Amino acid sequence: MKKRALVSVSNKEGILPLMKTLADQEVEIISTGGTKAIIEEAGIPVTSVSDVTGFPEILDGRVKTLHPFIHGGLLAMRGNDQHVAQLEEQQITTIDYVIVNLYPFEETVSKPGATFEDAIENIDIGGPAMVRAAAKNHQDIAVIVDPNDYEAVIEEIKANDEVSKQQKRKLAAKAYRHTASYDALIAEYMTAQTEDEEPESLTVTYRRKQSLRYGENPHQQASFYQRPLSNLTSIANATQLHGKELSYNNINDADAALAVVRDFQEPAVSAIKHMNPCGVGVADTVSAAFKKAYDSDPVSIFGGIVAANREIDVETAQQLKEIFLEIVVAPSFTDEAMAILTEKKNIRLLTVEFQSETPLEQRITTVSGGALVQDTDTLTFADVDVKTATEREPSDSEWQELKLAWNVVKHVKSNAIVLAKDGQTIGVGAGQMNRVGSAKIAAEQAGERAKGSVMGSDAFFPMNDTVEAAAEAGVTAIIQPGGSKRDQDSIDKANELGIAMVFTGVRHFKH
Ligand SMILES: NC(=O)c1ncn([C@@H]2O[C@H](COP(=O)(O)O)[C@@H](O)[C@H]2O)c1NC=O
Repeated sequence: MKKRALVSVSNKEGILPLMKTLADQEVEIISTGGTKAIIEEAGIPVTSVSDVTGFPEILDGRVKTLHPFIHGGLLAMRGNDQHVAQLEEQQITTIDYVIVNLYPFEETVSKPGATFEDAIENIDIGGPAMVRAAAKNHQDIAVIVDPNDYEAVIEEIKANDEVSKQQKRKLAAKAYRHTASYDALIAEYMTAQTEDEEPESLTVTYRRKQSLRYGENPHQQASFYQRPLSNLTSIANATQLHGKELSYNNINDADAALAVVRDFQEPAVSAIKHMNPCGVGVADTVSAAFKKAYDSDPVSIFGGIVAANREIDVETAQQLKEIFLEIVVAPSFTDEAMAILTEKKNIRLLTVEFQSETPLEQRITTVSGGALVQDTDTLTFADVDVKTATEREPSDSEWQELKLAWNVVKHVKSNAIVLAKDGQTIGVGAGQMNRVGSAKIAAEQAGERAKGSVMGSDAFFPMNDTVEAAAEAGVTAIIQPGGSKRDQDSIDKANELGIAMVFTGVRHFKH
């Protein structure tokens, strides 16, 4: 029996060579309006779906292929005598190839000014129905949803007159990924419209952005996926201008570096090592901010990831060039800065569009067998109502440093302590199992510089020992959430030691 191909594509790219191959194999091509026109124009014989169904396309294309003459031909099992008999009785003919891709929902809703009605009209119904039916019946049907697969299918048809069983199964799995991902995007869009805050199932979809050479370690396989509808200031939306391809650890670190500088309005530079800030500087210019970030910890920044929230200029580029850095990510680089930095073959240079507002994004982390979902911690110093708990108010300059310490400590793994002075971090205690341990690490790193510095803590002090450690190091002011049953002990100790201490009422755990 003559084979038949059902073709209905919104993305018509690359379709003609496949049509030609099928026609050369004497496969009958049946197609919907716009697709048929293109095939016809190329001089390839094609039958209209309406001629097969005996029914016109109606409702502005909402109903074209939704017909038993199509779906019977897709779903009948060739090895099932009853199915075959029923098809004969109804004069339905089987279909062997389905080449379909769907209405451009993602492109439509990504366009500025897209309306809800535009979105609704771009929800494909007939396409997914055909794709799912063909994929279910993949033992007899090759279903091709991705133009990138046309070439391989053409080769196979030319070589063997048909698509192998193994290939059909792979194509079917891809077809279900395609429709699942398509529906996940629609669900995401619709859920956002309805403000359903805690959906009963999590149906996000990600698209592969990059295959990675390996994961956190060379023996772990890894890939980088991107949320299709996300326009956040994020590493997933970054553009790489120069350097080797990003690694798994690079991506995580660059994400952490960007998160820090996003929280500052003034020029800020962060340097990250293993997901923790090792140096952060704020100043009037990006080059001064980088100098401060560098001076924070000139040892740890070696091999680090640097992010800036302003354009990288010549002056900054000259400083960046002097040290070994894995990545520099910024909103842009001047041409002169690019010329300087690209002299280094391996440094990765990335740009990211800084959005004026950071939309609230949900963060998903996995645990074995499950996922945890929470809002991003977007609160910064500017969002909290800070109250002085001690007799002494911080001085103006102490307030400046407290703000810096608070905005940075949020990005340090708990238990987190940050010492800051002169617009830069000077000591970072990260990831310790007790708070006073983190305080001691931060103070030790700061050394003599700790004298006259301020301290930020991501969570409250359970005892007054951290205040003691702070005073011993020479800290003069502290910012912390407060809220411990024993806050009064810490307040008394701070008063006794002449330290000004303020409470934010907000905790910034980062695990
Ligand atoms: N309603 C239907 O019966 C139907 N059948 C196929 N489509 C879609 O129509 C598009 C192709 O249309 P055209 O060939 O007219 O350009 C494809 O993306 C296909 O998925 C349909 N449209 C969507 O719902």
